[in-house]
Amino acid sequence: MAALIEIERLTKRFAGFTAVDDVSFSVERGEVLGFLGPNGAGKSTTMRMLAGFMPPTFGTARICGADVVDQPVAAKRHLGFLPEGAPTYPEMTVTGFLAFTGRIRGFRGSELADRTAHAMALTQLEGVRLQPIETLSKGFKRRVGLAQALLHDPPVLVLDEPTDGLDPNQKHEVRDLIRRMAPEKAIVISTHILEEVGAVCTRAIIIARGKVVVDAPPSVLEEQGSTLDEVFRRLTLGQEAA
Ligand SMILES: Nc1ncnc2c1ncn2[C@@H]1O[C@H](COP(=O)(O)OP(=O)(O)OP(=O)(O)O)[C@@H](O)[C@H]1O
Repeated sequence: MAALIEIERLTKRFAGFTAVDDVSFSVERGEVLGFLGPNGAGKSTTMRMLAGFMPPTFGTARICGADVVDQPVAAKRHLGFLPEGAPTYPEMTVTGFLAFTGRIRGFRGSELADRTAHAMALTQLEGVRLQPIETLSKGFKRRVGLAQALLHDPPVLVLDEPTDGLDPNQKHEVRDLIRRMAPEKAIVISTHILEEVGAVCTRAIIIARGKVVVDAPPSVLEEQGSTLDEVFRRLTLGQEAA
């Protein structure tokens, strides 16, 4: 069976500057791929292209076999995407926003109510359900973003820094949630927290200057006595010097 995520030769140029350079990888069901790299390496740009939110200059991305450019609705049906930053529509309440995204996904009536309640329970948002998103703290805003990504229980999750801004307890909860969902899904998370990779990821890709410099399970990267931190510094500082 084909991988749930297939990226081939994905490239993005901005006015002569290449932010993502010929990136290819695929992710199978059951894999949690940690997407690592220094600031500006091209992680968010890759994730935005994979999620169909930014057209590539070159190359293709497919989600459950659907090309994100040619078959955007089919691709998005199978995708939950947590972008960087806070959810849009800051004036909506948490429950209003989640019901709105659920309706866009085609849910109505009791199914919409059940899915909204379940997404809030998974991300522990019940206590702020009637609060406008703009009045929430950074960590709660991230959790609203995560809740909308999970609402339709998609087989593919693309999560841009899912634990950014969360307190240690919430980081723990979200990592636990990712681990619980992992067997049924293909998940890509970007993170700057290297311990997170060991905690939840079955595989790690490090990119630097838009190029993949390593693609291996964390345990393999940590062989020969190197910590992931040392591997990251060696590979990415080497790239910067080049
Ligand atoms: N819309 C845009 N126009 C021009 N340049 C852009 C645009 N979006 C991103 N870039 C540039 O592309 C490069 C990659 O950015 P990107 O946000 O993908 O990096 P990142 O790896 O996610 O970084 P960080 O870890 O800081 O979030 C950066 O140099 C950034 O300035």
